[in-house]
Amino acid sequence: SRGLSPTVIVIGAGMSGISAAKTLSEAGIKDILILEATHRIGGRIKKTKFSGVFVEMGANWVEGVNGKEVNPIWTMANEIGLKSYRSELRNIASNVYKQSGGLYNESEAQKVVDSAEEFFNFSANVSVSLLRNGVEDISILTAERLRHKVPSTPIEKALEYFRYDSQQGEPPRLTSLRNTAPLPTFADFGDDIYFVADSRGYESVVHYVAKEFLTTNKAGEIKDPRLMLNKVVTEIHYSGKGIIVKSEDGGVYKAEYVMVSTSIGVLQTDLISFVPPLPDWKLLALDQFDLSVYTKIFIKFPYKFWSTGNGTEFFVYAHERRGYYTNWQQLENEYPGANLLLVTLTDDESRRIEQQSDSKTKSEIMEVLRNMFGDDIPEATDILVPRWWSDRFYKGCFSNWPVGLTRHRFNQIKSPVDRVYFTGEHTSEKYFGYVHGAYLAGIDSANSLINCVKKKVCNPKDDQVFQDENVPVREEQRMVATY
Ligand SMILES: Cc1cc2nc3c(=O)[nH]c(=O)nc-3n(C[C@H](O)[C@H](O)[C@H](O)COP(=O)(O)OP(=O)(O)OC[C@H]3O[C@@H](n4cnc5c(N)ncnc54)[C@H](O)[C@@H]3O)c2cc1C
Repeated sequence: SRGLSPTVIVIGAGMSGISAAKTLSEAGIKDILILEATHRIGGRIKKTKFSGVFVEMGANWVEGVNGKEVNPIWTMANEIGLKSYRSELRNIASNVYKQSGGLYNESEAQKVVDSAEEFFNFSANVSVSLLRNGVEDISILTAERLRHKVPSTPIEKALEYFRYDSQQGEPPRLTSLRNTAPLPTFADFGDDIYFVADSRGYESVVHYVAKEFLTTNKAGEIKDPRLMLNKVVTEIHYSGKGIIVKSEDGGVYKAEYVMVSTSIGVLQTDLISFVPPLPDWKLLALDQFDLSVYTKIFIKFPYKFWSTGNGTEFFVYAHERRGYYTNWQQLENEYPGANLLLVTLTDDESRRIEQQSDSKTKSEIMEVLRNMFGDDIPEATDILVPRWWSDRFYKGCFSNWPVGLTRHRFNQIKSPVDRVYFTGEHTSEKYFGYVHGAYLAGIDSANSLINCVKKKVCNPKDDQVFQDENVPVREEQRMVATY
């Protein structure tokens, strides 16, 4: 019966899984079953109600707008009429706070910004020439050393953090220069970024794609037997003959193929057992990519004590401890009268605060704000701390290309293994880490599967060439970071 023995099971209903399923469906492979662990579609694009308004816990910006090509997510956002606001990052020199309070002199801060900009252009040239000359990859930090521009003062560190960690979620010493400078997202789609603030949520772009192939009820909600929510996949059995997928609640589903769209963080854990285990080359590739952690903390106040208006959206706190509540945004434009601030943490700071109480985090934030604005400011009345890293269905936020990971390894991350196909933002070579990366990856992975189903071109040569490499077996006992 339909739904029980589909051609393809898609695991996960985030942007990439939905996009893959839609592509399969449009190619005539309509016998699909989507199994999603949570009670909703959208994955890492997720709105929530906070103090009377809807805010985004996950993806917030459409990144790469107003360039030579049109970002497909921007097209959807416009069709839906999603409310979004262009973010202006260029005035940051007027908004850098000292550790013990007060602003840095603007011309002093501007010198640091200009020097960082000069370094950025230098590093993009180095990156291109590395590629052209077939030289090995280097980190952003190595490029800083080459230029004698390793940040050392609090303001240099803060502005470096604002540029790199706020984009990649990881510090420059970990990030591949070759694969991030220049970033194809901005080179192809334009330098502008638009902050989505709409009560329907950024996730409505995922609904938009889903409604193009799944059936809806009279209220416009998706009601289709091909989408099953609250189905946590725990086992995937695969062989040349087909696929059996098992879920935590005892469900057993058979198919000819499976498309796995969970985050690479999930694939680095043992939530899903593959039977037989994935080959060593695949595990090694999956384990080498990074999933960054990026925490957007929303805080509500009884009234505003910060500046608003042109050029004030972003501000930076330059603490000696790098990444300590560095990146701030005031949301008066997006949420007028709501008195909201957004502060972003990443990496180790994110993991640290995921493991402490929200009231502890709130008191750290109040101390930082008193340093910046003085002792007279009011106490925050509400705080929202998302926990993507601790969540077994995500284990982080967006992928980052670590220094040294070769293109060859990258291809292995997305390569199918027998009848098991892979998609997700981490499989997009150009746009990994972004919503548009997830969307375009879904189309790509579906097209390889379509070639297999329809043209019997399965496991193309590209995917096979590296499979006989001798690589170490994955440690079963994983090292878990403790703080
Ligand atoms: C805090 C944060 C901020 C971000 N900011 C931006 C931004 O501003 N702009 C931007 O472009 N991108 C941003 N991103 C990245 C963007 O959200 C992702 O790249 C994209 O949404 C990933 O889509 P995906 O389909 O690859 O993965 P996911 O959205 O993770 O979808 C995978 C789905 O699989 C499900 N799943 C997991 N395990 C199982 C299982 N065992 N069984 C069944 N289902 C399972 C999950 O619940 C999920 O729904 C951000 C992400 C985060 C978290």
